[in-house]
Amino acid sequence: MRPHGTGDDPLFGSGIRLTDGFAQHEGAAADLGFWTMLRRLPNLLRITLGLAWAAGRWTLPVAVGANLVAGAATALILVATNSALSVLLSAPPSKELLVAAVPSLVWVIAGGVLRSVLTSVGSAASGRLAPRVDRAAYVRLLERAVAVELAVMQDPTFNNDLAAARRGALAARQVTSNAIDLLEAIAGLLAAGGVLTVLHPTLLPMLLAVSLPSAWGAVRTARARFLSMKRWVELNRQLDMLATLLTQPSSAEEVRVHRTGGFLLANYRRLAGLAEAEQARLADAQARTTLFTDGVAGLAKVATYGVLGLLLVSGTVPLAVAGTVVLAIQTGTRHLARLVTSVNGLYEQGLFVQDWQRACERAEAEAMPVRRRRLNRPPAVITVSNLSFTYPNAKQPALTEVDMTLRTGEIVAFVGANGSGKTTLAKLLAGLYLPSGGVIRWDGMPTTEVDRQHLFDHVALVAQDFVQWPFTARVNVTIGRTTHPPDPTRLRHAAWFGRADEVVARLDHGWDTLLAREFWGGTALSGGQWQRMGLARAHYRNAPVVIFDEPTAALDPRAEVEVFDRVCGLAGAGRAVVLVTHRLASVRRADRVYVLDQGRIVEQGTHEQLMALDRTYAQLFRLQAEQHGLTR
Ligand SMILES: Nc1ncnc2c1ncn2[C@@H]1O[C@H](COP(=O)(O)OP(=O)(O)OP(=O)(O)O)[C@@H](O)[C@H]1O
Repeated sequence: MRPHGTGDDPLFGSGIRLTDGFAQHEGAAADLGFWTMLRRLPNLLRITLGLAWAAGRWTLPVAVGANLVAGAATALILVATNSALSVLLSAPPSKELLVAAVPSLVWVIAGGVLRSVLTSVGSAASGRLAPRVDRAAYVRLLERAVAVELAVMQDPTFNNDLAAARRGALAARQVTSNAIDLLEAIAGLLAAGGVLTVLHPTLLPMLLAVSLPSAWGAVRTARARFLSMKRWVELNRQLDMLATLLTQPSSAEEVRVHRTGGFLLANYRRLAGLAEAEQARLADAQARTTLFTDGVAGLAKVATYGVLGLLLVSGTVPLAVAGTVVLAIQTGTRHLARLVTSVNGLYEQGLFVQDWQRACERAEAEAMPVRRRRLNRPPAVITVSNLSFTYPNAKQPALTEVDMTLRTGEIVAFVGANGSGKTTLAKLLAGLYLPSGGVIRWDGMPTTEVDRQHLFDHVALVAQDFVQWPFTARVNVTIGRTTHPPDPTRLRHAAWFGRADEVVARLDHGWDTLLAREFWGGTALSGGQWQRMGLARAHYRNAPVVIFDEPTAALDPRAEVEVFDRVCGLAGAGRAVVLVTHRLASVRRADRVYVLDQGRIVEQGTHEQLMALDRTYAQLFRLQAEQHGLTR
């Protein structure tokens, strides 16, 4: 991404960034050229027709075949028309003349019927194919996106790429139908051009002269539109985000009570104004191009009919032939216009499909690598040695020289000020990020060498911002382990663990209640109720390493005490438990407490050892104890 900040934006800080997707790729400028695109056309067609074949099998050959034969029917109509006109204009009108022309007229009608039927078959097949290609392209993108490294998912350039690729996935269907249209246009054009060449070759270049200016204009406009869309992709994402914030239920309360709506709307209008100015600029440019190309095409048309008139007057071309020539020129220009539109569509939509392809390729390149090494049993010990980690694009490391150990049957707690690195360390333990320096070993095996999917299989995580899935209560818990069919016994235990059973008992439809207020029949849960569902989900996952990041922040005191008891019970049941929390009262039972400060471990030991040390932990503990009226 190349920022061309248009100055600091009052809402988005560093300014509305115009992005230039091409700057990331080699041969950036050349990518946009029409001829470059034309050269790439075979590859592009291979990709999209490959998608179409995979998505629709026989639908594609049917669509292509129908259009090709329709082209042949056009030639038949022209030849038969010429033959009918030759008969009809060979002498003064008479009944005999009409009878003599009947066979040719029958061919004209038969050709017309054939063409109509085939065109309908072709368009039905294309109509069927389009949504399948859509799905195939979109699913391919999503498949790759879910496997991408978490760090890359948070990269703004990748997010821009994904936004462009979603547009590109939709363009794949256009490319497919443009390709089929192109075939039909070529077939029709060959028919008209062939007939015209046979009748009078001078008229063939004229046919091209009438259509080429609009071809040039269409390509020019498409290119400008595409460039603009690419450069303003981030602005469009920001506009979408503002619209979502204004309309989604989760921000509706603050939007009202803080009267944020007006503020957001004003900013939406301001940013939409920028987008509109860009649209107006594009529309003006397009109008100028169209005016110019229409003028040139008009002159070419005048010249064409002028030449035809001269040929007619000079007797070079008989009247019957002139009639067919007019028909052939009309058919030819219609097909040429269609050819131009489809090539232009292929060019414009092809640029978007390239985005889709590039994003798929980038997602594939940035995917979590598949490793051979697997964990054949739950880890007995996880060791972290000299670990450092810096988030992509961050200047300061989030973790520096961290050493720690986690064993099965142990509870390890991370405490420390906001931003000290607790969550980051927990995520590295879970394998969500890989170390920038140092190593994390599971039973001696570095996490960088273990297959990540396999590693995730051994981890359950209750993140601070765990997902509130807009699905039923049952799915919200069983989604913790989707590789097996839902297990009612396990669900019951999990609900007990997180005290979600009490929540579900009060729902209208029990486990089948939809937990999304914005859908019909859906209901809303309180923050604490959601937290219970999240805890139940982690328990349902039944993993040997369980990470709780602020698991009880929203729970009432009684639920909090009970849940902590159950969390401690997990360690007793042979699991390794990581607890990230600010509730120091609840870490007293931890086997080891690690105190973090600015990404470093500054103290470690049991509660008693740290109290005896009388440093940060002891001070924080006493502070909280005073607050809560605890004495020890
Ligand atoms: N996705 C991210 N990208 C860039 N920086 C991040 C990201 N997540 C966290 N950070 C930064 O890393 C540092 C450590 O954050 P972390 O979330 O680990 O702190 P924490 O100790 O868990 O804080 P809290 O108690 O507030 O939850 C902070 O400076 C934070 O700004």
